[in-house]
Amino acid sequence: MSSIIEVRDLSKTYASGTSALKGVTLDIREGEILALLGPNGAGKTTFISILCGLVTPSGGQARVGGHDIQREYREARSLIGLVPQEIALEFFETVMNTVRFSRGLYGKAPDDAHLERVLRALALWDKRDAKLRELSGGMKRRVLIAKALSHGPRILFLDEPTAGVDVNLRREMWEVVRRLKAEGVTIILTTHYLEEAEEMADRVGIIDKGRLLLVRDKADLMHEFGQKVLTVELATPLAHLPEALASLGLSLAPDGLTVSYRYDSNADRSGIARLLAAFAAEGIAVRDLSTEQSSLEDVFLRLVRDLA
Ligand SMILES: Nc1ncnc2c1ncn2[C@@H]1O[C@H](COP(=O)(O)OP(=O)(O)OP(=O)(O)O)[C@@H](O)[C@H]1O
Repeated sequence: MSSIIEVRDLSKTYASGTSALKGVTLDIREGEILALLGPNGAGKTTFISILCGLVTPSGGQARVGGHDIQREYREARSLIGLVPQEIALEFFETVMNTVRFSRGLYGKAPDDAHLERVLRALALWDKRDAKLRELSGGMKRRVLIAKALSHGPRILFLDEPTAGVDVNLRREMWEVVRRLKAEGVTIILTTHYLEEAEEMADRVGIIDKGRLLLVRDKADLMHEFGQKVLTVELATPLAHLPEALASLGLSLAPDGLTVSYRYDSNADRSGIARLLAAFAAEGIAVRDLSTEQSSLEDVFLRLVRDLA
């Protein structure tokens, strides 16, 4: 897959002296969904804002569709749609006029056929003549996306698209984003919700304190850093773990009935056979077994701890 965005050693120090971005290098592939994860103040919005031409970088280069974001600002910007964090809309305007106006801001000729396609894709066509103040929160968020798509960009940035929204609305947004990807739009989203990255992303980038700690295919990340937990449910409670079991790295829950064992899901030998043999040797009856793969959240917490 070719790169639609190439970022080299990008940095930003604000006038206040805050060093928000410290030499980020990254290639974003055409057609992918890249999720940028990171704690508050990590530099995610700064990164997006530079690529969208809203913040001037202090150092480094970035190209969007082959266009330098500073020297060829217009060409680069015309390929990008940005959905900002905050909902800032003209509440007395209609949906259709709002997206027409956005398209005009990009200096694009009117094209109501394109806007109709966008509004239909976002399930807003029926609401085209409604005033924005009459719309639900979810519809207003979709209007923000429609505005960002009004000029037909190939890349869409979504800054915290589901911050503070309820579960249903979050799922609705995910569906919208998936549909856009199916149409070939490259999507870069920032999020605090690991579940969101786990659900949506092809690749995950982790930013912390202005540095890109890693970028990896989500599946590889889960595979490489993921751990599994085996939970053994006992037939009768134990007051304490026999030494032979404790020395295998097991832990007993306070209820005395569940024992858990954490293991590397990629290791050649999981150690489970040895473990079960040890239970049998101690005469402990096992009632049930279950395993659980660690979530992206577990992986993220481990990485930020280990790499930071
Ligand atoms: N305009 C600005 N002037 C000075 N400092 C800024 C400015 N914008 C952001 N910063 C600082 O730069 C750092 C990175 O902020 P940024 O908003 O990029 O992080 P973020 O990862 O998007 O955080 P959040 O998840 O809270 O949105 C923070 O320390 C922030 O206070």
